[in-house]
Amino acid sequence: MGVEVSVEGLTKSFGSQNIWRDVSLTLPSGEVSALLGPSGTGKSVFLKTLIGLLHPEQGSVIIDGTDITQCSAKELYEIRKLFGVLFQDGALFGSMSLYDNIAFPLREHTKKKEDEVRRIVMEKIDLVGLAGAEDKLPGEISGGMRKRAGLARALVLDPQIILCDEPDSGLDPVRTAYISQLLIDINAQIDATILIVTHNINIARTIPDNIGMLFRKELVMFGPREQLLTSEQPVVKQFLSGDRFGPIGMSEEKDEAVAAAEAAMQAAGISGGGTKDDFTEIIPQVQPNPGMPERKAVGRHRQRVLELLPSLPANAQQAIRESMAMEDEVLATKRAHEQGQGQAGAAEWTTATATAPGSVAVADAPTDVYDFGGNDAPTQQWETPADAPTEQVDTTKKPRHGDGRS
Ligand SMILES: Nc1ncnc2c1ncn2[C@@H]1O[C@H](COP(=O)(O)OP(=O)(O)OP(=O)(O)O)[C@@H](O)[C@H]1O
Repeated sequence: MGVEVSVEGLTKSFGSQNIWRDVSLTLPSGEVSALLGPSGTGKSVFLKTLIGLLHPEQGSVIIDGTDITQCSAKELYEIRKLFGVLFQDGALFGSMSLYDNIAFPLREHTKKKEDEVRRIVMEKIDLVGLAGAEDKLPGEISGGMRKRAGLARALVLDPQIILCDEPDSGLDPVRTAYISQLLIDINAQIDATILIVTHNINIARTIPDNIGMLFRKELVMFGPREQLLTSEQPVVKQFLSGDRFGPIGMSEEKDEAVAAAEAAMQAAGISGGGTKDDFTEIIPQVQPNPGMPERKAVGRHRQRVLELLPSLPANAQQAIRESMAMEDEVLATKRAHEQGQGQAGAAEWTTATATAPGSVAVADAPTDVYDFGGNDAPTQQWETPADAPTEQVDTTKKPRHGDGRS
């Protein structure tokens, strides 16, 4: 099971520049969490603080019983072995082949023989769809491929905690969906605790169990994904919609005069350019691919959230109940088809879950072999049986109010 990361009262500055203060949150073991926030609010700094690359002035980060802000260098070295980190730019060594980049943590942190290193490296290369590219240098491949090589490297030590800094940056929407799906599949396979830093609203809506947001040097909130998506806080609403009108400005926070000018523009019907999507309408979370185990964290998350429920705002409670009902429906469909109809069921399940934004619409794929195609695509092939149902199951349908568990 993944390891819980407990952050208490964390404050970080560079010289006189305070980045954030008094940040407290817990990344529950095996759950997937996302951290949002405008550019420059210190999300990457937060990630680096969690692995002890940066040192906070105050607060603690407890991992596996050790406060990594206070421990010895030797203890920190050991704790770091629990982590797999995908840095924003992939952070690959430019002079090393992808193979050597991915093998690096194994050679650095273990005494494994080269044939064992090869087995693990090739397994991870295959997992991220880079088979055949292992001899290339980072400079010879696309940004998307570098990202996936960075993820492969993050996975070689079978991490119990995976930190991903903007796994989607530089990727097209389809590759973003694949890498998001990969993270969910990995979570299902190894039950690792995952934190994803992202600006991608589709990822935030469909991948994490929990979401947090940094703004104005503080953690605005951290809780079940439905809590943030239904939040009435202006900064959250503005961030989700991508509107220029609101508390988030181009650089620093807006002053009263700017806010008043914006209010006047809005009153005059001038658009702030944001989407009109209704984020309070919860859409299903992306599920592990067919053939993957069910995510063990789902039950633990549900238990935790049910205990938390009475303390949450009414609209968050409602959204969580609806979300749980949807999840039950989707899982019941999956299990029924897996038991009753074998492979065809798995294909229908794929169709059902793929209709959610952030998923890949397999239903539209050719019915024989679904090949991701392109030299930047995972090489894995997806077989859809000839007798697979073609009709889509509507998982975006909202359950009746009160259907959810309480
Ligand atoms: N090593 C460092 N020394 C000094 N300042 C730093 C250092 N690392 C980051 N900063 C500053 O900390 C602030 C937060 O940076 P960070 O990269 O964490 O933001 P972010 O929220 O991840 O932004 P983005 O979404 O644009 O990636 C920035 O003002 C940055 O200049």
